[in-house]
Amino acid sequence: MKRIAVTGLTGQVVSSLIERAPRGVEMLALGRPSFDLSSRDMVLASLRSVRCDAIINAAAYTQVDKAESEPDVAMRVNGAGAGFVAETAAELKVPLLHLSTDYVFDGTLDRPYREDDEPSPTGAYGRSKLEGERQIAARCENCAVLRTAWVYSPFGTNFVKTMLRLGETREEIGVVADQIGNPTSALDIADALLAIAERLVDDSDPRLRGVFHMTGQGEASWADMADAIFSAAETKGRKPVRVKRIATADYPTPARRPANSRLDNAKLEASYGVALPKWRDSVNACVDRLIPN
Ligand SMILES: NC(=O)C1=CN([C@@H]2O[C@H](COP(=O)(O)OP(=O)(O)OC[C@H]3O[C@@H](n4cnc5c(N)ncnc54)[C@H](OP(=O)(O)O)[C@@H]3O)[C@@H](O)[C@H]2O)C=CC1
Ligand SMILES: Cc1cn([C@H]2C[C@H](O)[C@@H](COP(=O)(O)OP(=O)(O)O[C@H]3O[C@@H](C)C(=O)[C@@H](O)[C@H]3O)O2)c(=O)[nH]c1=O
Ligand SMILES: [Mg+2]
Repeated sequence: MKRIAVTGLTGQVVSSLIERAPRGVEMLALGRPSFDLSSRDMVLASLRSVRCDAIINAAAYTQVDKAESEPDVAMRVNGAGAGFVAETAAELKVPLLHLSTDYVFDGTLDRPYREDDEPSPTGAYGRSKLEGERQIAARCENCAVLRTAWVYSPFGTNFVKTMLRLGETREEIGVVADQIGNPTSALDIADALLAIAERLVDDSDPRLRGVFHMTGQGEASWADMADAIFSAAETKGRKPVRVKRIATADYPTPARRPANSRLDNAKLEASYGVALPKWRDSVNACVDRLIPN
């Protein structure tokens, strides 16, 4: 495997892939304005023109609350756009790795979700991502859909960076404690995607294709995650910040989010032997990078 085409230029996962690609593996990042997922012509033309051994679709409309007021835009990018990428991957006969989300689930189950549990998104973002999964399943057999969750990194915007920014001016921050999930480092995702891509290129086993859950190990509420961020920040000399554990009802947002969106990663581990690091270790590493010594 020498060349991977990846959609998106500035995203957390794209930036992480560019950082983690080993010597000898070239990442060809495609993004706006010359590559827009909502244009079938652009997607087909751009992907046809780069010679690659695999495609990673890491671009997406990711603004969960904003999607409620422009669901058509989200659907065009995450639904139809994913379909265009899948169509091209099938034509070029290269494997496609696609990222999806825990927000395809409604969160009413009382255990971590498995790949064959019924999706039932609670918001426009989740619906658009589920449509992307369906577009891909209909167009491309040589595909792995990796559902991940609660992604953070030194890049772009994410919960870790938001907490560190708010913590600079506040002594206490209210954070919801009744939504649980799996915080996942984009750098860990990048390492896993590179390993998965290599396998897909080398091995035609159908058991490596389909939907897989891929998140950091261990579970947390957003409040637990905030606590971990501020503890790590304290070891870097930041003043302490108290996390007030609040209920979802006390933090109203346009989008409804699942109360339990934990994902069971057993299938990924059994099929690929891939397991991501424990979420706390990776949060510590991210905070360590974000706060200069
Ligand atoms: N962030 C998270 O918490 C989670 C993310 N995921 C999924 O993982 C994947 C990667 O997410 P992440 O790296 O965090 O995303 P980011 O929000 O960090 O980046 C999104 C990227 O998509 C690009 N993009 C948006 N719209 C278009 C478009 N119409 N055409 C081309 N590019 C576009 C953006 O480009 P531009 O710079 O031009 O805006 C940006 O580079 C996505 O599929 C997402 O749904 C899954 C679970 C959790
Ligand atoms: C900033 C802030 C957020 N919150 C809450 C709101 C929300 O329930 C939770 C997380 O807020 P965010 O807006 O950062 O996260 P959100 O945009 O919901 O993150 C999601 O993004 C998409 C792309 C995904 O695919 C999901 O896996 C998930 O990562 O924390 C607080 O309670 N206090 C705060 O000060
Ligand atoms: Mg958000």
